[in-house]
Amino acid sequence: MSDTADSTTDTRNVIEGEGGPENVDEIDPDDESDVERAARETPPGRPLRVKNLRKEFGGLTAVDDASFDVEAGSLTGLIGPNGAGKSTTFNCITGVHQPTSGSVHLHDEEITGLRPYQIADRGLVRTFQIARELEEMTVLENMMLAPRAQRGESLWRSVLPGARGGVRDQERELRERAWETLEFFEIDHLAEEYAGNLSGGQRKLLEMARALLTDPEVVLLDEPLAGVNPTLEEKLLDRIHDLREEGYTFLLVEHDMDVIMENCERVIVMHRGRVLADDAPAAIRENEQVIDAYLGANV
Ligand SMILES: Nc1ncnc2c1ncn2[C@@H]1O[C@H](COP(=O)(O)OP(=O)(O)OP(=O)(O)O)[C@@H](O)[C@H]1O
Repeated sequence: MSDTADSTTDTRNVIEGEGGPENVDEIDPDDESDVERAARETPPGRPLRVKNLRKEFGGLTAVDDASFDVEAGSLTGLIGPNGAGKSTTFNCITGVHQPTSGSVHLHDEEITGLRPYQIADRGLVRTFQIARELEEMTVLENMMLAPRAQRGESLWRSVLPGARGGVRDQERELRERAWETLEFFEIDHLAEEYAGNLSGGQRKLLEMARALLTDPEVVLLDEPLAGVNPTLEEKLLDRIHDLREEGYTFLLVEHDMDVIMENCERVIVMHRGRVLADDAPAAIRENEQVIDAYLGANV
């Protein structure tokens, strides 16, 4: 987990008085500067905020004034019929597309218009399908390629005199973390296997392991369960819940409605580029506009 998320919990405990006596004692109520400082450092609890997002492709408006936010440590679903604008929204959030207008914030920082690697450096990533070129590399090699910022740094360091040891250390650390992450997703036994030989479900696990290797705070999952058999599906969902309990935040696009309704505490529904509803699963199930949107669409 990132340092940010760790400090999130600590600071929130201080503010709400839920932390240990040590934390509470740290604030002197008569000392306004202490209280103010704690309040300023307290994240709003919603690390990702999308505001009035719009994306046009020529004459087509794929995302139309969409606004929503995602709560820290949550698993939030983003659903909608085919062509509703979910993937385009993901692409705008992660810097793959430049939005036509609107903004995306990660905590207090506006990340609209940044490149995907810059956004990943700040702690927000999405899963990417394993590209064809990467299929000819082993699972472990795929993992070693994942954290771009660290690799860039190690390349830079390698040109500095006397820095060779540092590079080796960094590479060893990266390799260890790669192994740990593969173990966490229970695909470490496939480390030397070519990615192209993995089953659909194993690929999904690798995609997620790659994303997690960058130590993100917010993870966008685009149909992580597509083509995954029920056993692996359960494993993947368990892993997501484990990570969530550690404070990771997930936004999930998934076509399987049962998965969304059973696993997400909140569901955002898009239709024709707009946010049609944003509510708890039970309320979404009953929402007539949502029912109409799905009935009238080829889901
Ligand atoms: N690069 C692009 N160029 C032109 N039109 C695009 C592009 N990407 C998406 N679109 C269009 O934008 C609209 C929204 O597409 P998007 O892929 O975001 O929907 P989606 O909700 O993810 O759909 P699905 O569930 O089918 O994946 C669609 O009409 C689609 O054809």
